[in-house]
Amino acid sequence: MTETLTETAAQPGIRTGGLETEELTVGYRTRSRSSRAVLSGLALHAAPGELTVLLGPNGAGKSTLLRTLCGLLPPLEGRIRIGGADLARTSPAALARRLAVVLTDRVDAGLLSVRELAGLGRHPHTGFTGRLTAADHAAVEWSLKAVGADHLADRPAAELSDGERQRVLTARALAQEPEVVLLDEPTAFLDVPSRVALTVLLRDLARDKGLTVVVSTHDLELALRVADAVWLVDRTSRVHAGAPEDLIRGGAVASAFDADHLAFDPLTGTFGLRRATRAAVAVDAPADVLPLVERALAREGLSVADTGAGADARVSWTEGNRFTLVGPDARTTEAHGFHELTRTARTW
Ligand SMILES: Nc1ncnc2c1ncn2[C@@H]1O[C@H](COP(=O)(O)OP(=O)(O)OP(=O)(O)O)[C@@H](O)[C@H]1O
Repeated sequence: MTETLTETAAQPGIRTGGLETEELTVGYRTRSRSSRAVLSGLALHAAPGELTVLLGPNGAGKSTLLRTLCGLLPPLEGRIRIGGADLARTSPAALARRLAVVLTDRVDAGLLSVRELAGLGRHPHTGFTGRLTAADHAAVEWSLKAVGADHLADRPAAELSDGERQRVLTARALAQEPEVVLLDEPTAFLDVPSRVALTVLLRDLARDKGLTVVVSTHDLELALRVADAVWLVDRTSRVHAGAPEDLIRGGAVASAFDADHLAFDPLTGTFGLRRATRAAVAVDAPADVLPLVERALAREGLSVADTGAGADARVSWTEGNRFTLVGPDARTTEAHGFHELTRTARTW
């Protein structure tokens, strides 16, 4: 399942370059000069023009891989190429023009304003004086606007909320105008609409500007919807690479994340609570209400019967979320609203 560089390069519509690894092993060297490999033998390719999402359970090695890909952690073995250049032989200055990184570490913004903090992204492009040109200022303004942080531009960066700071650090990376952007959990502190907006923005930037974007996240369902490619670290430290649908069909998503109370549904691409059902209920409700009734009943350990036959109880919906319930003991009760419905169903 793992892609190799040559296979990917041969695919139509996929440009070469981007970020490639060759027999890469990432991990930590211990004091006794031995080493602890976290992920081994990685032959991965994140292509220009695509959003690649790195998924895996806690402790799987996502941050370790990202830190190695950006040169902060030396590889235990193997090679990394960025835009075709060997990372080990690229000078820090040249690397900074090619690669931007947003990690989860706290950033001490000192007395900088948001605009000045984002402006630090221009550093690799400014000359000896470090003075920003009109083009540099335009890049900073564009990046702040792109992440929805332009209204914060004059605020002291030290006063930002976690979510606001996350956006501004993303803006700083975009202002750098790199070929490759690596982001470790950029949506971690964002509210749901902002998570979707930032993920879609990163995908669109990849497409429109030919950027190579690699993002680690725990937003599984969103990632599986939006990402062009996924690197999925499973519980045995194998890395599966492919389109989200490849990994869903191959069972890699379910095997990485299914747990006692959680099951991945490959048909919908979503996770649901795993519950034993204790009875089946016939439900009479319109198509736009039925899924909500099903959801509410599932919480009470009840499944919706496909046909009325064989059902232990019956629920009928009428306008205004009024329900008529016939329980397993054939008693009829009325419920007003979903809360009364579930409280009654709990007694069945
Ligand atoms: N500095 C370090 N020295 C030694 N081992 C480390 C170090 N940092 C992390 N590890 C170990 O490496 C493994 C991978 O950790 P990593 O932080 O890369 O996982 P992750 O997938 O990013 O996890 P999470 O989703 O919880 O952020 C873990 O077992 C962790 O304990």
